[in-house]
Amino acid sequence: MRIVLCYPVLDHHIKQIQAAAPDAEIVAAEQSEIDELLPTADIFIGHAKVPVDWDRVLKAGRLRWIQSSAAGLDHCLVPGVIDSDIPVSSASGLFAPQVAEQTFALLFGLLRKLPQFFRAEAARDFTRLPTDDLRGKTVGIVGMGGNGRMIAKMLAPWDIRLIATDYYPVDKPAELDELWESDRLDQLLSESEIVILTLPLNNNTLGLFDDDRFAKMPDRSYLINVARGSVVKEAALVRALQSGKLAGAGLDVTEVEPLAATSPLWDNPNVIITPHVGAQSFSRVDDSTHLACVNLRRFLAGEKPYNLVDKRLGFPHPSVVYQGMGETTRSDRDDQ
Ligand SMILES: NC(=O)C1=CN([C@@H]2O[C@H](COP(=O)(O)OP(=O)(O)OC[C@H]3O[C@@H](n4cnc5c(N)ncnc54)[C@H](O)[C@@H]3O)[C@@H](O)[C@H]2O)C=CC1
Ligand SMILES: O=C(O)C(=O)CO
Repeated sequence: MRIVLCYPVLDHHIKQIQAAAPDAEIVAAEQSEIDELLPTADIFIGHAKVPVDWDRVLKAGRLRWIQSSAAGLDHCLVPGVIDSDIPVSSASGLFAPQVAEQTFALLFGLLRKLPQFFRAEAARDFTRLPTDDLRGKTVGIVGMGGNGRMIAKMLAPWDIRLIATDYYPVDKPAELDELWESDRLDQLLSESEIVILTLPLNNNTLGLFDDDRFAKMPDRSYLINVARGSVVKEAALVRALQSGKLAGAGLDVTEVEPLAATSPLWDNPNVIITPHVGAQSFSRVDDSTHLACVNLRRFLAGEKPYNLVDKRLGFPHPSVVYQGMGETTRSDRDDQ
């Protein structure tokens, strides 16, 4: 059995994967080698941003399982993979602590006018500006998977109304005032002064946030997108910012990455842009490898991997989401 890895693994990660699959040949591929190596793989463990010639992989007919080291699977769920019988499992929820921190950085940066103050600081300018705060607002989270739930947990101490939608609105977390089905998005938008996007990109969500949706939001509200850029129509977002419908936007993701130098978003003082770093942390590769090893052992034992996705939707049912990250310490994980 051949396992091809394509994410930034170090030697000790390869050793962990070898320990989980002692009889397998483990090949760590560079991105430039992936088109040659992936058609020879039985298992692929790899990252979202790796471009893959899926036609060639499917034609080779060897691949038996894909474990993504990313939570969002829009990169690999091309029609051929969806229609194949290759199971795909995701890293859903694995990066929730970091994505929640990124959300907070964007949100409070906007409310407390940090971009404006950074500009003033560079000019040695001590002028006060009016700032906004969270208290008393309604915050709407769109997507209550791992990321949405962690953000809700971190927002719990504030005196706010917290509402959310989800495709599977089950097990309402205690922090939420309301959890609605995803088809009540318009109601969430009309009631939320702050909207946080934590839903996957798929055929149902591509371009979901257009002019009509922004029009539903209260005037001078805020949008934070830590999901995928393409769930928002960027031209509509620019219009909503220019008209003052939105008081600000915090974007870790954009429709096209990197964001074009010509985008008007760069020059808007009410926009904070970060270059898709929400999941970044020193433990990211450890965490991805931990889940890959847990799932590898299950796969080899003939069990279904955790986070097995419904390929047409691109995310797992809540009942199969891996819950074990908090139960292991870093040193435990090194033994995996
Ligand atoms: N900025 C970054 O660096 C990162 C971005 N992401 C993006 O965030 C997304 C969410 O990540 P996780 O929470 O880890 O994934 P997850 O799979 O745990 O959660 C996704 C949730 O969205 C819900 N959902 C699906 N369609 C929906 C809709 N139309 N409306 C409302 N909810 C809907 C699902 O039921 C599920 O609960 C990923 O798909 C990925 O695209 C994930 C990790 C890092
Ligand atoms: O895990 C994901 O989906 C990410 O976007 C991280 O890069």
